[in-house]
Amino acid sequence: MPVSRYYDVKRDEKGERYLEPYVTGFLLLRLPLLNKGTAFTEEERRALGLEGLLPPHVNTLEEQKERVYRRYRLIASPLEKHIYLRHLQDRNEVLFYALLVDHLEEMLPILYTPTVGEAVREFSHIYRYPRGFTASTRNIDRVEEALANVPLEEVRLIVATDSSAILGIGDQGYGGMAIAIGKLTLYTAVGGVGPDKTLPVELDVGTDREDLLNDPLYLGVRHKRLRGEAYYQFLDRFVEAVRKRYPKALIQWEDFAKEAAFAVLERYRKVVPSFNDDIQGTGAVALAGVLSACRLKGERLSEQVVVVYGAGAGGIGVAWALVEGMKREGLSEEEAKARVLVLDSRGLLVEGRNMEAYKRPFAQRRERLRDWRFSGEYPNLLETIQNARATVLLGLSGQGGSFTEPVARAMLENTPRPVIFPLSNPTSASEALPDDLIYWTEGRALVAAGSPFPPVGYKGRTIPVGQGNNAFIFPGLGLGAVLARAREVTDGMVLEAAYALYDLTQERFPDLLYPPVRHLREVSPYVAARVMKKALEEGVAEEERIQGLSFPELYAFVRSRFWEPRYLPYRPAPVI
Ligand SMILES: NC(=O)c1ccc[n+]([C@@H]2O[C@H](COP(=O)([O-])OP(=O)(O)OC[C@H]3O[C@@H](n4cnc5c(N)ncnc54)[C@H](O)[C@@H]3O)[C@@H](O)[C@H]2O)c1
Ligand SMILES: O=C(O)C[C@H](O)C(=O)O
Ligand SMILES: [Mn+2]
Repeated sequence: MPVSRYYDVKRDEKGERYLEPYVTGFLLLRLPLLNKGTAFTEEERRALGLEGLLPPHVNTLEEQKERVYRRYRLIASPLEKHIYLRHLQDRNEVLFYALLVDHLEEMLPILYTPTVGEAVREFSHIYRYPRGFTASTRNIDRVEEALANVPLEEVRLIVATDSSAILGIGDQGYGGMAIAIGKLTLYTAVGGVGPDKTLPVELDVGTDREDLLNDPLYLGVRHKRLRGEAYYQFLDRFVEAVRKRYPKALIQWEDFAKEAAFAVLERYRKVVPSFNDDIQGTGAVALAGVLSACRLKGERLSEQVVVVYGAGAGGIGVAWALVEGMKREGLSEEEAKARVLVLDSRGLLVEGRNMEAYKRPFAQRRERLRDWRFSGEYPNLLETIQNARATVLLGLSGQGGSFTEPVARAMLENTPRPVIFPLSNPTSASEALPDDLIYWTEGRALVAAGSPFPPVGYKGRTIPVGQGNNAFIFPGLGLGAVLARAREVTDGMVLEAAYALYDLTQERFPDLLYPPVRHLREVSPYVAARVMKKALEEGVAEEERIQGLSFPELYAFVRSRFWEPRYLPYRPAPVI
C-alpha cells in the first residue's frame, strides 16, 4: 500500500529515496505534502506537467525559507504570525518544517503555547483550509467510511481532543482542533515523525459554551456536549474505526477535562496504544524538573514536601509521578503520599471529604490536620504551605495569579531555596509571573513555568526560566512507543521518559531545570530510545527489528528514522 492515495515514497537503484506522485500538473501545487513550489526542478517541471505554471527561476529550499521568513518578520501580532505559518503549512509542508526547525525557539510560542490558545478561541474566525479528521455527532454513525476518506495510509500518531479542557481556557468546542494540530506539529518538528504519519483529530461532541453556540460563524456542531453513555459510545466507535483503519497508530488523548480524562485513559489504554498527555506527559515533565531542582540545591526528592495546586488531569498526573519518584528513592507508598499534598478549588484533599474518585488516592489522612491552624473547612493554599512546611509548589490550577506574594514568601519561610513552578497555560493562566516569584523570594526560588518566559534579571544575575511543558515528554514518548510498536504505553514507559529527560538535563545542561527549547530536537530522540528500552524490558515492544538491541543501537534506530524537512526528488509514476 502506498503511503498516501496521492503518492508513494520509494528507493532507487542506489537506495536513495524518491517520491512518486500519482497526480501531476496544477493539482501537485495544491497538495501541501507534495508541493515544492518554486523549488521544482526544470526536469521535474517537464516530467510532471508543471511547465508554464511556475515562475522561471528555480529556488533552493534555502532561498524559499529566506523569502517566507522575511515576510514573517514583518508581522507584528502573534496570532497573525500563527495564521501566516499555518497557511504556509497548508501550502508546502517541507518548507514549513524547514523554516520551523531553523527558528524553533522563535516560532514554537507562535504555533504552540501560548499563541495556540488564541488560535483555539478564534478557530472559526481564522479558518482557512481543512486539516486532520473530524469525528462529530453528524458523522459518528458513518465514522469508518469517513475515516476512509483520509488519504494517508500509514498514520502512526493521532492526537485527539474533545476540547473539554483546552489548556487553562476550558471548553472550546470545535476550536480544540488547533491544539491537536499544534501538538502534531511538534511531533514532526522535534519528534521526527513524518507529517504524513500524523493525524490531528477533533472529537466534536458539542460544546456547552453559549458564546460559541450563538456565534453564526461557529464551525462545530451546535448542541450541548454529549454526556454519559452516549459520550462513551461515540468514543468507542471512533476508537474501533481507528483500530481498523490504522492498526499501528497510537492515540494521544489531549485536553479532556478531569473526569473524562481519567475515564478515557483507563477505558482504552489496553485496547489501543494510547496515553493522556495532560496526566502522564505532565506528570513526567514535572517529575524531571523537580528532580533537577533537587539536584541543584543538593537535596533529595524524598526529603521534599510538595504542594500540588489543582487536582484535575494535570494536578493528579503530577501528584502520581512525584509519589512514584519518591518511592524510587525508597519511601513507602504511604510515606510518599504524605509528602505530596494536593488541593482543588475547595482546598486540601483530605480523607472523608466529598470528592471525585480520581482524587481520593491523594487525600491526606485526617489525623495529619490535628495540630494544623486553618480557618475554613479545609486548609487553603497558604495554610497548607505553612502547616505542611512545603518546599515545592506546583501550579496546575489554570488560575492566573493565584501564587501571590504571601504564598511565595511563605515558601521562603520553609526553605532557603523553594521550588515554585506555575505550570498552567497559556500565559494568562500562569499562577504567577516568574519575574514576581524571583523578586518575592529575593532571587532564591527555582522557577520553571508551563508557558515560555524570558530570563529574569535580578541584582546583576540573569536567571533563565525553564519551560516545564509536556512538550519535553510527549514527542519522545509517542515516538518511542510507535517505533517499538508497543502494544501498550505502560506507566513504566512514562516514568522512564521523565528520568530520561532528567538524565539528559543533568548531563548536557547541568545548571538548568529543563533544556532550552531550541534543544528539543536532541531531547525527543533520546527520550524515545529510553522509552523503547523500557518497552523491551517490560515485554510490550512488538517490533521485531529492535529485539535484543543495546541502548546505542536503539538510539541509532531512532535517528535513522527521524524525518527531516528536505525535498525528495520526484519521479513520475510509470504509465501502465
Ligand atoms: N505545563 C504543562 O505541561 C501542563 C500540562 C497539563 C496541564 N497544564 C495546565 O494545568 C491547568 C489545568 O489543566 P488540566 O488539564 O488539569 O485541567 P482539568 O480540567 O482536568 O482540571 C482543572 C483543575 O483545576 C483545579 N482548579 C480550578 N479552580 C481552582 C481553584 N480556584 N483553586 C485550585 N484549583 C482549582 C481543579 O482542581 C480542577 O480539577 C491548565 O492551565 C493547563 O494549561 C499544564
Ligand atoms: O499544551 C500545552 O502547552 C501543555 C499542556 O498540554 C496543557 O494543556 O497546558
Ligand atoms: Mn494539554
